[in-house]
Amino acid sequence: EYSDQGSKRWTKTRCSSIGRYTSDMAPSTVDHLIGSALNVWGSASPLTFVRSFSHNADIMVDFVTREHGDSYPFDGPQGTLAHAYGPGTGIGGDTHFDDDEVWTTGINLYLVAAHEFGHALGLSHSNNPESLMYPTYMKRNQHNLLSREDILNLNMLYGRRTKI
Ligand SMILES: CC(C)C[C@H](CC(=O)NO)C(=O)N[C@H]1Cc2cn(c3ccccc23)CCCCCCNC1=O
Ligand SMILES: [Zn+2]
Repeated sequence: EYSDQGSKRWTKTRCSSIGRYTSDMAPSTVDHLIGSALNVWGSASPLTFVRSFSHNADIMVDFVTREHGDSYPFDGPQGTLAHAYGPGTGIGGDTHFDDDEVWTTGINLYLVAAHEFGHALGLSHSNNPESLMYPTYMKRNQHNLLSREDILNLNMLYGRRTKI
């Protein structure tokens, strides 16, 4: 469930599930990259993510092309790479990757997924190119993806990570 206290946010552990995969890389690689991209946000918040295999997980991940059952069809190669829905029931949190992209070292799945999961957690775009939530794909330092702004915005929604 998620708290609907004003800003949309998740209240506790969220589970993610991958439905359709891309043929560009091994499913285990996709699993690893998706898990790592979720942990980018988990490491800076009290949120933890559990892999689920049910079709009603909070964050459903799918690789799809063109018209795929929501009101935002993809546009073929290049152009828009992916999109995600903010916290909520049903399609809330779901994340779609355009499988007309070549998901290997070309368009980096880890970088794009980290951006999309920012939306899935309730963050919107930033006009600061340093921010992971900048709306245009850029090569980034994978070891330090979150800008100060990203962490501040995340902490506004979920509080700080409590030291264990
Ligand atoms: C941030 C990213 C991971 C997710 C965003 C979408 C998004 O915000 N999802 O949450 C994205 O795909 N942005 C486009 C924006 C964009 C750039 N161009 C476009 C040409 C046509 C349509 C869109 C674009 C110019 C040509 C380059 C096309 C390839 C790269 N595409 C982009 O950077
Ligand atoms: Zn975006």
